[in-house]
Amino acid sequence: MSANKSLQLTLAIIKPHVIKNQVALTKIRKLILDNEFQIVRNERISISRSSAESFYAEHSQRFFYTRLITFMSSGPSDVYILARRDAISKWRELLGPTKVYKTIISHPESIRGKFGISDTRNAAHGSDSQETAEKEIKFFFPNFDVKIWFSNHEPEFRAGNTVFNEEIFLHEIKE
Ligand SMILES: Nc1ncnc2c1ncn2[C@@H]1O[C@H](COP(=O)(O)OP(=O)(O)OP(=O)(O)O)[C@@H](O)[C@H]1O
Repeated sequence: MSANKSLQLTLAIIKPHVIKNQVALTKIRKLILDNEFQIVRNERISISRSSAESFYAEHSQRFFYTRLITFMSSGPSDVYILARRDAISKWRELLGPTKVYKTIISHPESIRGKFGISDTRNAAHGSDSQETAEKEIKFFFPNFDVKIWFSNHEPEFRAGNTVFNEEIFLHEIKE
């Protein structure tokens, strides 16, 4: 793989049941770092019912919709913008398949395999395409400009000219 290949951004959500479990959250954060993701933005937010409804609007006719909205607005979530080469597919690979009851058997080492507790409470979210990632980043970080990040900051992140701030779980460009 070319060292010059551009990084990609993805939007990750660590869902409410994980935030209530410090041990699980710490292990997931370690997996993020061990898999060479850099954390570009990091916010802990309580997603409102109406935000959850619009974020998951495409599922509004599905049988699990009400339970999904109730869960996603049940407490704080961590929302991260992650950078890496092939961030979207790598993060989804690390997550494992959506449905936890099967994933526990088929992908026991994945995040959902290890930390999911039901098909709804499946531990974490990841954008499924570049277009979705941009929309989702805008949804949670309206002041973050993807174009500006790519022109001004991506080269620094790609070159590893960043320092990891453990206290706030964030990579920052070296002064
Ligand atoms: N069959 C199901 N039963 C219960 N909840 C489900 C089911 N399918 C999906 N969900 C919930 O809805 C969310 C969105 O489902 P989607 O099909 O978009 O999966 P995904 O893209 O893997 O998940 P996410 O969007 O959270 O990354 C899932 O993450 C899960 O919380």
